[in-house]
Amino acid sequence: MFIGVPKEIKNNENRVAMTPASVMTLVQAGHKVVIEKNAGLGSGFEDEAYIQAGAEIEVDPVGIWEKVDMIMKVKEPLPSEYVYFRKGLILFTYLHLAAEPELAKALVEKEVTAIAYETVQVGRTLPLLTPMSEVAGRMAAQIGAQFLEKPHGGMGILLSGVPGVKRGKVTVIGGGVVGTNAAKIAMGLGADVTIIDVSPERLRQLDDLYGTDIQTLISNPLTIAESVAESDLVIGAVLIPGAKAPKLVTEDMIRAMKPRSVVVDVAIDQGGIMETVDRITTHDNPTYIKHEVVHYAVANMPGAVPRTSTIALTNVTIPYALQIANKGVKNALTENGALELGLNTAAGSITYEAVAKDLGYPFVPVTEALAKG
Ligand SMILES: NC(=O)C1=CN([C@@H]2O[C@H](COP(=O)(O)OP(=O)(O)OC[C@H]3O[C@@H](n4cnc5c(N)ncnc54)[C@H](O)[C@@H]3O)[C@@H](O)[C@H]2O)C=CC1
Ligand SMILES: CC(=O)C(=O)O
Repeated sequence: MFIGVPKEIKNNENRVAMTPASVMTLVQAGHKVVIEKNAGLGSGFEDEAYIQAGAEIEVDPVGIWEKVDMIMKVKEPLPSEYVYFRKGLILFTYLHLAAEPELAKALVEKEVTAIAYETVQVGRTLPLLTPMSEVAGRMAAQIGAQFLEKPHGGMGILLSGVPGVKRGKVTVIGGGVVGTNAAKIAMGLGADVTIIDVSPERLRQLDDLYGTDIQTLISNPLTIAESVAESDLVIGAVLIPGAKAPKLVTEDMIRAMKPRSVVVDVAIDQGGIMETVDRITTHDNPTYIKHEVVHYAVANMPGAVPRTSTIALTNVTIPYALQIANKGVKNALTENGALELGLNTAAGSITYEAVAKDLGYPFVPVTEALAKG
């Protein structure tokens, strides 16, 4: 199979979909890889290293999109890239379609076979989302701490406190991968941490892990309202796979927070869990103030630590890319139920139920769509 890797064009997105080691794996298996010139630079990988590994380098992104069987990316294509979509193209990347109706429409209209990293599922885990959730969760606590500082717009508190002065309070809503990693770093910073989740089983696991060092609470509007009102930093980390994030933190709850407290809505890539998160922010301009609360809503947080993130991401994506390349996309999807769950669009249909429901499309099961295409 011929696989292409364009340079990422989202604001401050320095990750890349393949490392030179990834190229070597695919080339040694008999496949061809083309990388856009300088695509790896932001992650510290020079073109020369890709050439040594067996890749071609192409200056023009158009050339890449037009000649390959499969495009691998990190972030969802931006509108300027929709013109490259065509029937038969395989796209393997993060998509977050429930929050991207225009992208979904373009993929459906052009009959692209689009596999979303974030919905590939093994049992109850999302193996291609996990490493980036680990990164974003850890970043969320340190970013929150930074924006609580006065020069960054915050109320001017140190999460650890000091002897004789109270610690800061952090509430993490959603106790999965992002939530657990955020809590771990917030605890390390010395904060008083509460984790709220809808799953009693998950809260038990967290209690076994951290004991009395954290407070666990079941998720309902009352526990969320009380905990948010008392917090200096609130981190949004809820996910219902594929679906638009539920708005669990209402505008009134944000109004009840202390002036210049901070919210970091990591779930923004699925639309965000806070009603007052009405826009996606960028690494260039990451925060805005609403009801006197500092809001952070960057949808590509791991893009700021690209060296760590690119290696962590490609560690998990390349084995799946190899299956697609070796077997062809239809066989790879049919033979691997985890990958099949990653398919979001094919043959002009939406093939992931939660996405179809949220965007108002008919849901077409994968087998039916593949039989058409
Ligand atoms: N902004 C960014 O740069 C990044 C964003 N993310 C996003 O972060 C979000 C969380 O991802 P993960 O932690 O990997 O998901 P996960 O599936 O590991 O965890 C989600 C948790 O939310 C809980 N949950 C579901 N409904 C709830 C409710 N009503 N109240 C409280 N908890 C509830 C689940 O029980 C689960 O424990 C996703 O939207 C993901 O795409 C991930 C990486 C980077
Ligand atoms: C998960 C995701 O969207 C990201 O890492 O940017």
